Amino acid sequence: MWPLLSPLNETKLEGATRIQEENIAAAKSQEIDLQIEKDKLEAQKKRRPVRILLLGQRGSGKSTILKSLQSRFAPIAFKEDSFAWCIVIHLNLVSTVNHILDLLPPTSPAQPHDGGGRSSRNGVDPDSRSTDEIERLRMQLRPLREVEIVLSKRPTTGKRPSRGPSSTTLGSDQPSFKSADVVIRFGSRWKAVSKLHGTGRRDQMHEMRQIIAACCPDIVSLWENDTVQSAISGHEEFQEHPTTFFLNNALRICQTGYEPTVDDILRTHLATLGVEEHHLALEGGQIEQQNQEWVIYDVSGSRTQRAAWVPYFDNVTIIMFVVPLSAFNQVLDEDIPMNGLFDSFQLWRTICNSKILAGVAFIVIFNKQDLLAKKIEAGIQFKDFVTSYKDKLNDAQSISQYLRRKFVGIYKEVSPVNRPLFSHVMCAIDGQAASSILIYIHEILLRGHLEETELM
Ligand SMILES: Nc1nc2c(ncn2[C@@H]2O[C@H](COP(=O)(O)OP(=O)(O)OP(=O)(O)O)[C@@H](O)[C@H]2O)c(=O)[nH]1
Ligand SMILES: [Mg+2]
Repeated sequence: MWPLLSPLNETKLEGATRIQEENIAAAKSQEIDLQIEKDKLEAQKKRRPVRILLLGQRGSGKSTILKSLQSRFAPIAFKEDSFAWCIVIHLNLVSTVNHILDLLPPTSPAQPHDGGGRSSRNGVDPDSRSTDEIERLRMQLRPLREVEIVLSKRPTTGKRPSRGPSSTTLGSDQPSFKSADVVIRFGSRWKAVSKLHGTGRRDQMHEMRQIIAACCPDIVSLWENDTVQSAISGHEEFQEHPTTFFLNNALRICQTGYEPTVDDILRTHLATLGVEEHHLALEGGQIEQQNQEWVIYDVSGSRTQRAAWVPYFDNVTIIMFVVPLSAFNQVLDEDIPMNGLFDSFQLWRTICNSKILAGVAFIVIFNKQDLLAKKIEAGIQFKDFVTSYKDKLNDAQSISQYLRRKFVGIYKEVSPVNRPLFSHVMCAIDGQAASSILIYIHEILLRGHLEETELM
């Protein structure tokens, strides 16, 4: 019985002491009850991690968004993968250099100068001087062929990935630039494996770093060479290809003691194969982040691999659907001659239509905002590729708004049930981008799937 009855013959002092002890006991008991309740809630949270499925076409930025979330909300675990990312960054750099060399027309052996024709005042033909320089760079950079082979050996198979097919830009008959795609195997846990390979692999990587460092001045010379720049200037895709970032930063990246920054890691290009499961234990100090675990499924966006997504539709809480805003004037980076934006429309329609996904919430991420802005600034007309845009303003903001409306329109047209729907325009390589996504995730979890469609 609580509170206890007071003994009949207790003194005043005894009574006061007893009451004080009872109060302490009651407070203690309350504290224990609260702790039990808190533990229960935490255990519940732990039992039910938030399951997020990242969907979207190839190259839309799914893995980049995943990396951004990892770096923002699990920075300690993310840092532990630095070594593995460093290999990918060097591979991206080296394969781009090798690809540039492949793009350059073959040079014939230098001819003796006869002093006539197109020679300059000092008797040296400028064309032949630049040919000699290209030939010199080709020779000096030859070790990078081997480096590419060694770095691209997959930890699980030891096979070397082949270069992907070229993509083309609509309205241009130029084949666009495409460097080697580094493909990781389904469930390979390649980052962990690359660490486990031990000292042998590390020594080999150290040796590769030495070669890259030795080649650094020539990598820079190649990238700054006028002949090279004019040879690739017709390749529009080359201008926006993320690995050019590594060339622009070659001096820093080629140093033997180089440590990748978050910014560098977000620029890596590593095509996903199959479906990868990532567990993200939130490290943040905020109360809503404590003890929370997210399970994020990152998929390959390639058309041939989309059937592999279906088994993951069961049991997911949130689908993040990624639309690359810059894809409006591109065809898919695959064999199918399809406009990138129209592929996203089609894919979104199928997902919204799916009855298996009746219980999920959607976050539509309109990504690559920076590249859309760049294209518009360069004078490309959106309406030339999306005729329904007609005579609306040709600026990045109006186009993004238009596309948001389009995607919500498709959802409303085909969705069999109402589900929470949020949309967000962003640039995944911006390190802060992940913070805004967290707001939507919390909103969805708080609402517990309200039966109302909303557009934020
Ligand atoms: N400029 C720019 N580049 C981006 C952006 N988002 C992603 N990228 C780059 O685009 C490339 C492809 O991004 P990924 O995240 O690998 O694409 P993905 O959707 O995972 O592609 P798959 O795994 O092949 O399906 C990477 O090199 C990224 O750095 C962005 O907002 N702006
Ligand atoms: Mg990916």
